[in-house]
Amino acid sequence: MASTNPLTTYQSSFNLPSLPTVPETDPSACVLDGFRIAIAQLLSDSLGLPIEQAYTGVDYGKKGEDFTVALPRFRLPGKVDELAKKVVEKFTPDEYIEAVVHDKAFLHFRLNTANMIRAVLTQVHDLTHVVPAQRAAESSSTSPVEGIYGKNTSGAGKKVIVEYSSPNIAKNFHVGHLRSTIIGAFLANLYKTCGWEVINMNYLGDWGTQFGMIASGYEKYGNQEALEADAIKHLFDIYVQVNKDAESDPTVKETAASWFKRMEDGDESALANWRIWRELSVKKYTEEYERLNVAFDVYTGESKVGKASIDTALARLEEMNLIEDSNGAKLINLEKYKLGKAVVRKKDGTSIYLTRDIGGAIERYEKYKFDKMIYVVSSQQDLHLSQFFKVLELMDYEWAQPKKASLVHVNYGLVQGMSTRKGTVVFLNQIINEAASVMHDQMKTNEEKYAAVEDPETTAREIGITGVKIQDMAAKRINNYTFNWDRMLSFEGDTGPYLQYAHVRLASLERKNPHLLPIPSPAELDLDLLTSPHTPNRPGILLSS
Ligand SMILES: NC(=[NH2+])NCCC[C@H](N)C(=O)O
Repeated sequence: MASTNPLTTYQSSFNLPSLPTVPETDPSACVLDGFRIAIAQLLSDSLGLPIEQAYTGVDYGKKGEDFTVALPRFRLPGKVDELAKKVVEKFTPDEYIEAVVHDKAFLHFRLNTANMIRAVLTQVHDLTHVVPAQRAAESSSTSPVEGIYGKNTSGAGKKVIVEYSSPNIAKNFHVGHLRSTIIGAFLANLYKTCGWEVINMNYLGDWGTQFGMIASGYEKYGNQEALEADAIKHLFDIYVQVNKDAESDPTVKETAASWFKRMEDGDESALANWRIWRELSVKKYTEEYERLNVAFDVYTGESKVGKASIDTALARLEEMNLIEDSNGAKLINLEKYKLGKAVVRKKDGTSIYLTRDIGGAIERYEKYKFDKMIYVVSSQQDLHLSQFFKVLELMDYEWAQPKKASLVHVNYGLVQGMSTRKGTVVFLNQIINEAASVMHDQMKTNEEKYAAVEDPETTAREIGITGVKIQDMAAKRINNYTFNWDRMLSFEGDTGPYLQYAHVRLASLERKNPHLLPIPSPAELDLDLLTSPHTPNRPGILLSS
């Protein structure tokens, strides 16, 4: 596709007519960008729209349509039917678009499929083989140059922090944290592939009154051995136990509060145990994340937010007259912005979640000078995130102004119904183990195939985890969805096992057909075979599978 492109500076060897340039698009890295531009150009010519505006109106189509345009969104004068007529009359089939169909307020576009297939295959081939080979030849180093298909450099020189997962030590790891982990890791990968420098950050709930509770409970129920064996579980058990005690004994909460106060004041004797708990929990988490193929660059947490930056932030808010006193506690009034009033400091002087987030964001900016920071947190915390973004904005930080769009909350709906056969899910490893065992049972139902699997445990775990991830991603991010273990077992439709199955099949085709590899350039392939009806064992294709 002939168009100057800012990202890959690559010229496809399969040329389609040249197109106007549209900002933020790159046909040389994404073939469909080019087809969308071709549609936009038609709209622009027939309706007199600027090409950029026309482009934003070209959406992916549903139910067999390649692209769809909803005409009313352009807010043009005149009836929709007349507008549609203008477009249809101007249209002649070309190398990009084969047909346009008018249906009420919509125009549906069908692409020239043969050209689209050839353009995609050429791009895959060029960016995987040709371009890397050219680059290797140009460079003085002997190390191989990686393929660049599916990658781009739009984020070069930019830095993004993706904060995700962020469970609370000593409390349960709920499915919301799992969703954050899945979405966050996905985003981090995506940004990386687009050339951004990515910092994977886990902001642990490692501070707060619950640690006062555990500290007091630990004296009674703590056990070194159990702690070392599984810190996450042991601390959780203690937390549950002290909370029970607190129901009948009011002094428990008081003792806990004074413990936490000592921790906040930096009393080393109150902090010693907490340090060990945190370290052992992080170690355990790291292992579990590894099973999900997730790794964090930074384990920070609420405890790491400096007292000084919290104090400075509060002082600044006072100066700006945003703070109100309420029985000794400090409130920030955001009613003007329909965000209510929020406590920023408790009566006893201890900080809280919101204040730590405010201080934390300021520290992160100072340390990393990020271009973007994404918080992947459940929609249950929408208000919290809006409040703290608003406070940062009011504090006049350049980087926190909405027009900069550098602070982003990626929220998501609740997951319902994810329990294991033994009961409710409390820990991440329960989810992983359940996924593995559900899959393992399924695999065993076919004795012959099961016997052929080299390492059934690992295989079951890998497929099981993919099953969980894909089911999570199949649901619309913002909607609540009900998790269903059975759906995960299906090898049909958009499921994790299907994805793994497809990959295994392709890998096997590759393995068994070395004589066909590397696949020749698409110019040498008979691509008509892809659009003709399926004919099994068609002579001429020597594929063993
Ligand atoms: N910066 C943040 N507030 N991140 C989200 C933290 C989530 C929190 N630990 C929770 O489990 O609810």
